[in-house]
Amino acid sequence: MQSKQFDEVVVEVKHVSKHYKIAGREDSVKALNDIHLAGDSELLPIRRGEFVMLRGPSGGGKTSLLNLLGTIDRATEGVIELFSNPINVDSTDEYLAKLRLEKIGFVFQTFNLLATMSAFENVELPMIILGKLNEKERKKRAIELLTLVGLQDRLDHLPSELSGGEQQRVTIARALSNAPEILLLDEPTGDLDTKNTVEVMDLLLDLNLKLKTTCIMVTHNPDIECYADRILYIADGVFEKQVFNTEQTRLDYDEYIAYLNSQAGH
Ligand SMILES: Nc1ncnc2c1ncn2[C@@H]1O[C@H](COP(=O)(O)OP(=O)(O)OP(=O)(O)O)[C@@H](O)[C@H]1O
Repeated sequence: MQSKQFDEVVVEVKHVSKHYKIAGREDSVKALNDIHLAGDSELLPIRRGEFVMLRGPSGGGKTSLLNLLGTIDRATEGVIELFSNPINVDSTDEYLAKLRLEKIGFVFQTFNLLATMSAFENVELPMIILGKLNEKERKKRAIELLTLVGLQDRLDHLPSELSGGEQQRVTIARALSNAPEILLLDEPTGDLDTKNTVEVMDLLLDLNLKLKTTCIMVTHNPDIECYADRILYIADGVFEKQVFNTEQTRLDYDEYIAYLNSQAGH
């Protein structure tokens, strides 16, 4: 695989802290403490096309950071810059909602598909909300995206009529519907078996390489670190270290199963 070229900076994190107030208590939970990913630090900002994984112990602050990057939550201190636009306590809800709809795709562990809508309708919905495409264009794009994730034969299936891996593929197609710049993924393979984990990771890597979509993914699974360009380890609300992969590689399903079986024997 050729070494990747990254384009402009899309995410900077400048001295960000996140503290949660607990009702009825004086002290607060310090989930993130002065974290910094920027041009002036060893921990570099995230550039377009980069695939970054967030790893570390439970409670370390991974989801808190992902929520700040997704503008679902706001930092207590410091500034997140997305596409050179500062996101802080002064950003209006309206501005953030538009930014999310146009530029950020979300994929969660639990698939969060609308149960009464088909795969096709789930993928079409964000395009209807954004309102940029007409009906014919939306239908064409929804079919293209479901084809891209290998579900061209499942357009009319309800989520309950799809396997876990297929549902996660629909979620990924839905997250891509408005052509986001960034895909934020919170344990997307957490509920999947080994086969579907490999398939979903292969799909994400294909999308990352083909569409140059920046991927920022929380995972507890060390075996899939090979798919990332960079792994950031977070513990106790700070970055412990970063590791770069010289190239992104895929897991071979048969070899991975053999490896898991050998580990289970010990
Ligand atoms: N809404 C909240 N209110 C209060 N405390 C919170 C809230 N969300 C998270 N926390 C606390 O902040 C800290 C960081 O949590 P966070 O979910 O970011 O960690 P994590 O690394 O994603 O953990 P996990 O791997 O278990 O998902 C934890 O101590 C958690 O209990």
